[in-house]
Amino acid sequence: MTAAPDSPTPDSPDDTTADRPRSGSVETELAKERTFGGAGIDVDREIRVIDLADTSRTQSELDDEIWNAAADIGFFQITGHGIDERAIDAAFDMAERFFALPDGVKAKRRMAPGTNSGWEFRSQRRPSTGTLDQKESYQVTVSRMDLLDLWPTGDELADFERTMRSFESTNHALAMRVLSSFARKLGFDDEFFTERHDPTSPEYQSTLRLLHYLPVEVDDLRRDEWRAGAHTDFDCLTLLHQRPGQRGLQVCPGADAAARAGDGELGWTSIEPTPGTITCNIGDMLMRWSDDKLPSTLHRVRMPRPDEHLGPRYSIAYFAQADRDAVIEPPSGRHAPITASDYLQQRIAANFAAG
Ligand SMILES: O=C(O)CCC(=O)C(=O)O
Ligand SMILES: [Fe+2]
Repeated sequence: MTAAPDSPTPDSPDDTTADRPRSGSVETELAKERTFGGAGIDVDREIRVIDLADTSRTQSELDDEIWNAAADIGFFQITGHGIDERAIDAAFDMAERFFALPDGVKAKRRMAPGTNSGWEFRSQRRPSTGTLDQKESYQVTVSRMDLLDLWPTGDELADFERTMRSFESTNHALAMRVLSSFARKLGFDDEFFTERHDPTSPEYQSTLRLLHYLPVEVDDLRRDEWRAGAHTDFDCLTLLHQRPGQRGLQVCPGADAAARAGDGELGWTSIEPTPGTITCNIGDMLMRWSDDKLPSTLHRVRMPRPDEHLGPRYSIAYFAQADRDAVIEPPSGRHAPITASDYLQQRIAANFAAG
């Protein structure tokens, strides 16, 4: 496995400190992630669907409903979210057109190490599996796009920048609405997370990620490859847009407890792409910030089975990642304080090959 120059060294068998968190480090999350690479078994579980537009509840009832769904499984789905289906379709249409550009054009917007912005092709190696994700992706981090010259020109792809800026901003607004719900339940001000995810700040590092999982041939399907290997997200909250018919997302709630119990394989539950629905999940930053009350749940994208759609799979994720200068400091002191910048750098270093 190729490691980025500043990534933590892999554990050696006699490394007895591997499970102990170092102060201000992400070792707890990494130690967990390295143990979850196996295929596992399929398990049915309810993934709750919450209608944000249902006015029969008070705000505080809605906050409870969101909190309970998140605290149980770490994943839930929302409808009535206010994002126009046409805007979602337009973003997917643009994403497909971006990935169809010649490699030479995409390579001009290549993701530089540690920036989490721009284009990458089969470069993400998950600590859980040690294999490369069978995908390419392009990340829009609005604070860095001009600085790093990452937008395709209008000649290369007309209207791309405008469409993506608008979609990023729509997703940011929705993510802040959901995070405000969590803020109230955690006893923070309504605006606590909104102030720490400020798109006008140079420290903003939330990102919109366009994903293209590569088409496959039946003969190429190998049991030990993944479209996206098992992982937890680094952020506070992820909003995930999927396309009907393009399956593969699976989640494994309570994976660490199941692995500790050591009684057999982990159980994975499929999340079906449903029109009008956005899938939400808690990431590691919010797990820390909530004193581990909200779980950041392990998930992955499996390869299609031989009788399924073998063509490409597209998805779009918005990762609400606290601004670089925000300090993640849970009320109980259970985890040492760490800036969101240090936090993210350590996770990125462990996930991307150097270069
Ligand atoms: O494409 C998907 O359905 C999930 C993507 C994902 O988990 C990620 O990019 O972190
Ligand atoms: Fe993810």
